[in-house]
Amino acid sequence: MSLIQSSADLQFLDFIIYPQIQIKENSFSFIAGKSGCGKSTYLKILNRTIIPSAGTICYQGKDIQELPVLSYRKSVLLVPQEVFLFDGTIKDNFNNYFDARETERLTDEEMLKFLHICCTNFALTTDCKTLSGGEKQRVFLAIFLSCVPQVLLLDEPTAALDKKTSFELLSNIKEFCKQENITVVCICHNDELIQRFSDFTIRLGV
Ligand SMILES: Nc1ncnc2c1ncn2[C@@H]1O[C@H](COP(=O)(O)OP(=O)(O)OP(=O)(O)O)[C@@H](O)[C@H]1O
Repeated sequence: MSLIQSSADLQFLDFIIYPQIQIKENSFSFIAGKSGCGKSTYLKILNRTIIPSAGTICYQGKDIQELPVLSYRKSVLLVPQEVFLFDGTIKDNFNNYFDARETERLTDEEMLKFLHICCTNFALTTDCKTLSGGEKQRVFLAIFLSCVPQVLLLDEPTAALDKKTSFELLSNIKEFCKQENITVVCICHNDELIQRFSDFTIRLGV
């Protein structure tokens, strides 16, 4: 069954015209295409950060413009390439995000489980300022995954990773998301990873 159906054009970005796209519920879909073709922009459209100049995005059969924006954004989470972490430790960040969502904080053990799924085995007391860009993205991913959204939009989560860690990360995320019925849409430039993990592949700009 289709969870998301989209048709979108973007006039203000050199008129990007996206094809009609359907995202199946509980699937792990990849978005591929050459640099600059509009992949990140498409995830921002799905997350309602950008409103298309024409077309509609339907989520569970309803136009997303008509859904309450805050609850929609709680269900459809975007992990961008440039993530935001608060000043403080990894644990502070889990707590801050859970407080912002007004949900009960996780135990230390639960936080460590999600860090492990995301191939970041740092202590919870690690100061986020000391993390590299790729490490910050995986900590952010661990926090967002731990929110157990309905849809997780991932913008190049493996960009900063070596081959072995990329496979491990996508394998762990796919296993967890299948268990929890989370639909994933992931941007990736690596065909080997796409072949290994994709249920569906959407190629933009071809
Ligand atoms: N806020 C903006 N204002 C103007 N142009 C933008 C803006 N955001 C993106 N663009 C342009 O829109 C096009 C699509 O950008 P987007 O980031 O979606 O591409 P991408 O396919 O994700 O690229 P990459 O693979 O390099 O990350 C690019 O030409 C980019 O320069």
